[in-house]
Amino acid sequence: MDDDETPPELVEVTALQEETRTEEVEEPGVSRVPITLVTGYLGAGKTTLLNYILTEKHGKKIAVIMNEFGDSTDIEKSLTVNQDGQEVTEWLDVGNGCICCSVKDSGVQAIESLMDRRGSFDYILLETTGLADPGNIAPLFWVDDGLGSSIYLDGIVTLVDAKNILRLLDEPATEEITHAGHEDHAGPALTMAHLQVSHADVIVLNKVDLVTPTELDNVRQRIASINGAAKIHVTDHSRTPQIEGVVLDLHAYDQLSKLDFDEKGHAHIDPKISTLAIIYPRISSDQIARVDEWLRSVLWESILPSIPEEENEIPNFEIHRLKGILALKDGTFKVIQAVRDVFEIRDSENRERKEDNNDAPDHCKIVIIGRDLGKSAGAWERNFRSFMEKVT
Ligand SMILES: Nc1nc2c(ncn2[C@@H]2O[C@H](COP(=O)(O)OP(=O)(O)OP(=O)(O)O)[C@@H](O)[C@H]2O)c(=O)[nH]1
Repeated sequence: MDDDETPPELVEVTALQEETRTEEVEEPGVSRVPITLVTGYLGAGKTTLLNYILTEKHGKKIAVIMNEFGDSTDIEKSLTVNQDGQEVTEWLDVGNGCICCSVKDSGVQAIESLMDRRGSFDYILLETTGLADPGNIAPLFWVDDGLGSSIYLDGIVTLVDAKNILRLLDEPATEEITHAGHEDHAGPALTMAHLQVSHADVIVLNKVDLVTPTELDNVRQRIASINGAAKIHVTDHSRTPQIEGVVLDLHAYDQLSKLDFDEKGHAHIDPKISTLAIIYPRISSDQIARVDEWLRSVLWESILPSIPEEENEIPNFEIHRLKGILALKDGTFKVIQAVRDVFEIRDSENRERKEDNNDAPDHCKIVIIGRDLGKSAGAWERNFRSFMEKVT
């Protein structure tokens, strides 16, 4: 996003602030526009996916923002106008009701200028550069006060090149990638590919024509071991089986229709990033504040609370993505969403009372994706349980 790669400031949203946000009354007739981030390593097939979406019938007027860094496709070139050394954002109709722009400076500026054209589109797709860390970008749209009132983050779609991904994941990273406050992390360096996979809500496992079935199986297992919560779609030329509900309209941040992650024994475990789930019985509404406190400790401090240092089995973890469902004793549900240290606990919008919805879980579940989480969910579950049950 920013050319100087300065990480944008993260905004901390507590459950309390969120309550104010969800109660915001929207202007009548003005609904928020969804934005999908399309990430993936250089050459993975992001532009191919955008072209596929733009040419398919979906009845949406999509505004596409392409970040032209390191790219040379004709459309992107033709869009960047240079005036006195300043990059100017230009909007171009690309047919099918869609408009497109190229961004050199700041994606946020492009979106603000896009919002001036509100009404001429109903969906935004942002293609990030192959080298962008989605964990820095997502919170901008998700919780930013200005943008947040007109846009909501629908989901993060990560393109993965089936032919090259294992090499990228195993490559020593050129520089240590960590988030604020964790520069001294001692574990093996992460690659950008790790970050793009760990933050994904959907993974488009592309270029399947270039690998054998065995290679595909290996890649699939490795990806699932890193991010066990993302849906994986295997594609050739980024042609997903359908668009709506697969790459668009995921509602990955405002609804949690299913959290169907199960810890499976993966044959190809990634040494750096993994996914785990904590299960806990229904809680009372008084205990939500306690969950909030636990989240603040693990997300903001990277510390499992209330454990003496010498007993800490997971001393050096880093959470990239966390999502959860809190099942309350009164039959209602709360949803937890976090990207890095930005999190919220909100009312579940699409989950009715248990008696009306047989799919609804009768327990709380928190899924965590991150670095150095330890060998299993056991230590996490024990910590969560003892923290919840501790009398304060
Ligand atoms: N064989 C094969 N080639 C593909 C597939 N998908 C995309 N390509 C080709 O791979 C190249 C890169 O695809 P892009 O869509 O430009 O990739 P990108 O992620 O946008 O690349 P950057 O913008 O450089 O980060 C293009 O030449 C595509 O035609 C696929 O499934 N199989």
